[in-house]
Amino acid sequence: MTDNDFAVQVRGLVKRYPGKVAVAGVDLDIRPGEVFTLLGPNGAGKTTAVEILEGFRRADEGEIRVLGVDPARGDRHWRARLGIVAQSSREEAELSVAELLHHFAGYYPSPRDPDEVIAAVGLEDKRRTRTRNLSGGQRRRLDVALGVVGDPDLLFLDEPTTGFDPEARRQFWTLIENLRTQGTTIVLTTHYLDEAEYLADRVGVIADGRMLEVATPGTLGGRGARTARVSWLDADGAHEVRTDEPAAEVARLMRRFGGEVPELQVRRPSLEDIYLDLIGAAEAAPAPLEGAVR
Ligand SMILES: Nc1ncnc2c1ncn2[C@@H]1O[C@H](COP(=O)(O)OP(=O)(O)OP(=O)(O)O)[C@@H](O)[C@H]1O
Repeated sequence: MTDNDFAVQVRGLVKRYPGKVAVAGVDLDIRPGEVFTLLGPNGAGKTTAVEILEGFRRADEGEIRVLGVDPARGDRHWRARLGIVAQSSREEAELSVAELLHHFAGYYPSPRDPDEVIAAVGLEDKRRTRTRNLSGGQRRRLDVALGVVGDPDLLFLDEPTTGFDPEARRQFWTLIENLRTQGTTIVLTTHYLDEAEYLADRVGVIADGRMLEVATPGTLGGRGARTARVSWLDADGAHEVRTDEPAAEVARLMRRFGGEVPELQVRRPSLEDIYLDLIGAAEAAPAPLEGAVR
């Protein structure tokens, strides 16, 4: 495995908990400068996989390189190149937002300007607020600020926008775009498909510890997944057909109805539709044999 071509390289990652295989043999390559989004249902193994990459958990099997280093052996120089926004936020503190950011910036060899970071996450008017008095969404913004203040080469964000209002989410997206422009590699888990569609260069879909597919948001599920869906209503109820020729289908329906077609809709499947199809198909498939991963 070469170290230099990828920010993250994983082969055959397995993690078992008592009675549960949380990650069941995952391969993954993430290029420098890429925004890579991990998608998957609750319990799919995303956080476990990310925490192994961060060096917080040990893999049971597999070869892993993060910025060229095995996370199990990462030293503090390696750690200083990572930015981490974990799922659960840190303890409440008596410090103000500005004090905390300045304090954390001191841990890094070449931090960002803490005041610029506070502005970038939209917490300027909370600079002097003690962090324990922030709302949930404001606290999450602070978590993101703490994750980026060290000016990381590789930033891990585990469900960063949970609890954000729509404006805060947009602001966060702009922050991520700016980081990407500056060359930061970003690994993001999210349950928001619009977020993945907007931000990700590539998405990886994990279910039950397995990587079902890695693709760009525009090609996930293959060509067939993007087939148009034509739906309408008649006396028997709602109908939907999937077709590569939606105009011909609409013409056929118009002839049948002699004009207007009740509740006619033609739509392309969204990333969310395609994702749900992928997950649904994986759930319907027979489970791998017990003991296939040991
Ligand atoms: N410390 C642990 N001990 C035992 N089982 C665990 C532990 N941590 C996670 N698990 C189990 O491993 C599986 C994967 O959990 P993980 O947190 O990685 O999922 P996730 O994809 O991040 O889910 P979510 O979207 O809900 O955050 C789950 O079945 C979970 O219950």
